Amino acid sequence: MSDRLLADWQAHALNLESEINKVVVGQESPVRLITTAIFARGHVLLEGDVGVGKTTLLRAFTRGIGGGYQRIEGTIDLMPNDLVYHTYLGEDGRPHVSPGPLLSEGENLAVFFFNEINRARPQVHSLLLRVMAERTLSAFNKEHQFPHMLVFADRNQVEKEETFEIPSAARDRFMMEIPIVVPSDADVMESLMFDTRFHNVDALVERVPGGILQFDQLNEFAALVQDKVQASPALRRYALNLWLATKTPGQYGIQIGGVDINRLVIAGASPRGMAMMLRAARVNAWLNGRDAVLPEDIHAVFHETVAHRLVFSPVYEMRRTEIARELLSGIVNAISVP
Ligand SMILES: Nc1ncnc2c1ncn2[C@@H]1O[C@H](COP(=O)(O)OP(=O)(O)OP(=O)(O)O)[C@@H](O)[C@H]1O
Repeated sequence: MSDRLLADWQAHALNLESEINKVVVGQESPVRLITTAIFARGHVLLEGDVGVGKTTLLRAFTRGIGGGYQRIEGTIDLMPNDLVYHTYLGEDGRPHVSPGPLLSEGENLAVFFFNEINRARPQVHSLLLRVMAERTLSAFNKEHQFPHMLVFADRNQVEKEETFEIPSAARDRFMMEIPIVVPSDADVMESLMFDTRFHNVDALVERVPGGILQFDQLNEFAALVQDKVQASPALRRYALNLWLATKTPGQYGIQIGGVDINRLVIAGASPRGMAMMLRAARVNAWLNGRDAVLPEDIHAVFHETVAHRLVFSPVYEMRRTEIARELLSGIVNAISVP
């Protein structure tokens, strides 16, 4: 019975991916990773340029899974309450209060997109992190629940002025950080420029058939995937070695040009991080029609689930993206595959 369910949902998930890939072009890898996060029930950091289709991508996913979508812009003067309610003067000349983006969809909130999260102040980050962890919020004398919400937060990495970087403890709560960059294929670039289909986000998103999946069944189904996809003892040892290597890469013979490897890492991946990596790897195995995790499932999500959790010595933080890439591929090459 559960095997049938796993196979049916795999077909739906692959159908969702292919419909999304029709409207957001040249982003197959982020689409696969977001699908993985949705089925692993993990929040996502997006690292991307401006105008690369992040909003389109998230709205298209929400249309495919159903449920509500909300977006908020991070600004320096955003206050935590701006996520919870708006006040305005009504036509009757009296003040009114209406629910803000976190509350307006009620329990149906499926995707909450926080654009440019690092422009918002730490008080706003801490409210969001609490909601992400607890999936509840007290407001208007009531406890509000968000059982189906996934948060997608974009960090603007282009401009650094007047930004508040989210601290490592906060980054650790996100399952993945997914880069979204301009597609490099010339044909895709040309169609993004000339094909008017891509110029109207509302019309584009409408092309995704609604309700391919049911957002309010995802938690239950995700638990089934985690339960059914197995990890062999050899795979477990392999994953453990990868984890140890993130803490002391020097002991595994990893070298990176211009970096004193023994001083690079202040903190390797956390237990929460490695648990999230395994959740994502299990989903990747299921998406590929398997009932056991292979090393290639770990490789498919290793960088995106681990890189944002590593804390480097301050001297190396400026080159963080490049060093993390080299370090993690060095680890994958150094640890022998079972
Ligand atoms: N890969 C893509 N496929 C389809 N449309 C795209 C793609 N990249 C950009 N676009 C189009 O570019 C426009 C901007 O996209 P969108 O608003 O989703 O970007 P964004 O990354 O959210 O931007 P911002 O960072 O400014 O919020 C839209 O009209 C969208 O359809």
